Amino acid sequence: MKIAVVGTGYVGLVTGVSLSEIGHQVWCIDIDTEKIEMLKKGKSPIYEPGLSELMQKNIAQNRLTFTTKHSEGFQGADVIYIAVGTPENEDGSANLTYVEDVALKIVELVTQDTIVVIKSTVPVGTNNRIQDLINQHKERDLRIEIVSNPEFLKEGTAIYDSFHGDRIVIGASSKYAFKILEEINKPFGIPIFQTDIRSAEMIKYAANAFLATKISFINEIANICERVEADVEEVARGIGMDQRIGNKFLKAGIGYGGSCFPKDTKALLKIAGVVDYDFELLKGVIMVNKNQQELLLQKLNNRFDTLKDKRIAILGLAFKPNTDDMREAASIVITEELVNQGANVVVYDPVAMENAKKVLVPSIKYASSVEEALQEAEVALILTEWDEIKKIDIESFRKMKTPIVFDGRNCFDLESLQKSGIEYHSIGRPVVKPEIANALF
Ligand SMILES: NC(=O)c1ccc[n+]([C@@H]2O[C@H](COP(=O)([O-])OP(=O)(O)OC[C@H]3O[C@@H](n4cnc5c(N)ncnc54)[C@H](O)[C@@H]3O)[C@@H](O)[C@H]2O)c1
Ligand SMILES: O=c1ccn([C@@H]2O[C@H](COP(=O)(O)OP(=O)(O)O[C@H]3O[C@H](CO)[C@@H](O)[C@H](O)[C@H]3O)[C@@H](O)[C@H]2O)c(=O)[nH]1
Repeated sequence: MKIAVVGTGYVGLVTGVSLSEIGHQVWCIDIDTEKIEMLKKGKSPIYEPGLSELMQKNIAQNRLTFTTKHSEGFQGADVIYIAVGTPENEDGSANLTYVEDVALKIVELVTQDTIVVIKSTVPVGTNNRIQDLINQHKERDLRIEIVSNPEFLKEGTAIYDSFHGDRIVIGASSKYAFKILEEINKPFGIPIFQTDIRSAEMIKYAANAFLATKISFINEIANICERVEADVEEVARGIGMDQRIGNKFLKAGIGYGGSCFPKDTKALLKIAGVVDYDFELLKGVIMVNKNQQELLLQKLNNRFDTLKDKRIAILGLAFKPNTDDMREAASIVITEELVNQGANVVVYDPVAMENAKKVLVPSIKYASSVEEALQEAEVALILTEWDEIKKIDIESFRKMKTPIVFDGRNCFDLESLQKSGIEYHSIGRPVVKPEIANALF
C-alpha cells in the first residue's frame, strides 16, 4: 500500500518508519526543508533510541522516502496520515491550523480516492469538521474519508511502543475505512479497537488525563509521606500490587512535562468548558503538577537563607530520560528561578543540551560531564533520571564543595546513602542528613 505521512515530528517520523518496516511504501512529507534534507541522509532530527537504525534500513530498502512536496507524496497514495502539531493556543485550546492546512492541501492535490487518517491529537468533533472542510472544498468527484487513529507512543520508547503497544484505536464511520485500516495495521500484531470517530478522539484525551491524574495523585501522596515520615516508593509498590490500581505511572517526582500531558490536559479542560462542564478533578491535577514542578525550589528556599552566589549543579534537563525533548521540562522553570535568585547555575544532560540552549535562560553554564558540573558545586539538583545519572558513584557527590543533593526523581535508594556523608533530599521520602543517617535505619 502506498502511504503518505504528513509531518515528520515525533509522531510522523515514528509512524512513517514503523509503517515502512511492516512492508508499506511510505512517503514522509514536511514543510521544513532542513529536516527533510537531514532525513534524506538517514539522520534523525530527534534523539530516539532505535529510530535512526530502522529509518536507514527502510530507506536502503526503498520503502521509505522523504520529500517537501505534498504532490509527490500524495500521488497515488491509498492512505494519507496527518501527523502535524496541534500546539496549545494562548487560552489552552488546541491549535488546529496545521491540520486544516494539510486538509486543504489534500483537497487541492489528491486525484484518487483516499482515506485520510488523523494521528494528531485533536479535540472531539475535529475529524468531522475536517471531513466537512474537505467535502466543501473538493472539486473532483472523489471519495475522501476521514479516520481517527490517535497515537499513544511515549518519547524515549517510541519505536518499542509502535511494535508492542497495548492497542490501536481506530475511529471510523464506514466498514470500508475500518477494513483498510485493519489491513494496514495487521502486521503490528497489536489488538485493534474499533469505535466511532468522536469516541476515538476522546479516548486520546481521556488516556492522557488519566495518566496525568495518576502522577499528580502519587505526587500528593508523596508530599503527605514527607510530612508523616512514610516512604512514597514503598507506598507506590504496596498500592501498585492491587491489580485494580496497577504498578505503572506511580513514580513520584517533580511532576509531568513533555509535549503532551501539559497541553492535552489543558485542551481537555477547554473541551469540557465548551459543553459547560467544569472538570474539577482535572483542574486539580494541573494545579498539583505546577506546584510539583516548583517543589525543589521550595525545598531549597526552606533549607538555605539565600541562594545568591551559590553554585548549583543541575543534572538532567530533558522532560524525561532517553529523549532530547525539552518541551515543558521542569528544568525550564527551575533554572529560571534559580538565576532570578542570583545562583550560579551549571547544568549537564547527556543529550538534551543543544535543545536546552534554545529554551533555558542564557546566563547558565553548560558542563560536559557530571563530574565537571559537580566541581565546586554547593548543591546538586537531579531533574531527569537518565541511567548515567542513576549510576553516579556516590564518591562524585562527596567531592562537591558541600555534598548536598536534592533529587527530584528519587534516583538513589536511601540505604545506599546511609553513612555516605551526603545530605540527601528526595521526593516523598525521609531526608538523609549526615549526622542522623544512621538513626533512620
Ligand atoms: N510527541 C509525542 O510523543 C506525541 C505522542 C502522541 C501524540 N502526539 C500528537 O501528535 C501530533 C504531532 O506531534 P509531534 O510531537 O510529532 O509534533 P511536532 O510539532 O514535533 O512536529 C510536527 C511536524 O509537522 C510539520 N508540519 C506542519 N505543517 C505541515 C504541513 N502543512 N505539511 C507538512 N508538514 C507540516 C512541522 O514542520 C513539524 O516537523 C500532535 O497533535 C501531538 O499532540 C504527540
Ligand atoms: O510515573 C510517572 C510517569 C511519568 N512521569 C512524568 O510524566 C511525563 C510524561 O512521561 P511519559 O508519559 O513517559 O512520556 P510522553 O512521551 O510524554 O508520553 C505521554 O504522552 C504521549 C503524547 O500524547 C502519549 O502518546 C503517551 O501515551 C503518554 O505516556 C514525564 O515528565 C515523566 O517524567 C512521572 O512523573 N511519573
